[in-house]
Amino acid sequence: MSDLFIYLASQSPRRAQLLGQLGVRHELLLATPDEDAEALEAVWPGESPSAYVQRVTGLKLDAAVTRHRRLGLPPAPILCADTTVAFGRTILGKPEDARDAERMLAQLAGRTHRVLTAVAVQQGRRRHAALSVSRVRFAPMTRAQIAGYAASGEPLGKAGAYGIQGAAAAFVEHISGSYSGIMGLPLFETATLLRQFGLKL
Ligand SMILES: Cc1cn([C@H]2C[C@H](O)[C@@H](COP(=O)(O)OP(=O)(O)OP(=O)(O)O)O2)c(=O)[nH]c1=O
Repeated sequence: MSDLFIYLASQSPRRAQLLGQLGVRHELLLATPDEDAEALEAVWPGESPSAYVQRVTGLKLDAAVTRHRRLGLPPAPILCADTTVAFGRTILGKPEDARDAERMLAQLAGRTHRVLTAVAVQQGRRRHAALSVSRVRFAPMTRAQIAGYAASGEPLGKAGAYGIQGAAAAFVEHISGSYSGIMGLPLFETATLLRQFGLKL
């Protein structure tokens, strides 16, 4: 535990919860409505998932650093992250609706995919970043199971249309990598980065 606090520039409740697990005090530094999150998350043609997730995290952090400066807030490290689900070079983003979630879940069922989470921290001019890559194997799912989970609403707002921390856990046969990274904030990498900014963890 440290007396220092950080800014968490994320609207994801999972990230706030995971950061709390480390005992890190944080304040949210949220985007203003004029910041176009969808434009920020557009994939460039031919871009690999690892290049994509790191680039988007960097852009989120650029925006957060500008916001912090504009608001004249006290200095502290600012943390951003981004999570992407990938099959080879194909990126699965957040589903648009339940039908889109069914399409993604049908792709995941019975196969292994990767979950990439990039995390980056900046204070002043110093920036450090890390990438966590995990593998997740889904059990085969029946059409009824896919439709049922898609209709539950849980897939919305989540990369790859599932939350390992939720009911989808019933279909996760095997993981290798970082459970917290799959949820949205890899805690080992995050603690390592925060120590570089003087937090005693
Ligand atoms: C694969 C997977 C993703 N997710 C979530 C984590 C992220 O919140 C989300 C991916 O979206 P992100 O774009 O990474 O994050 P966000 O839009 O929720 O928040 P912000 O950009 O403000 O930081 O998917 C889970 O909660 N569980 C999972 O198992």
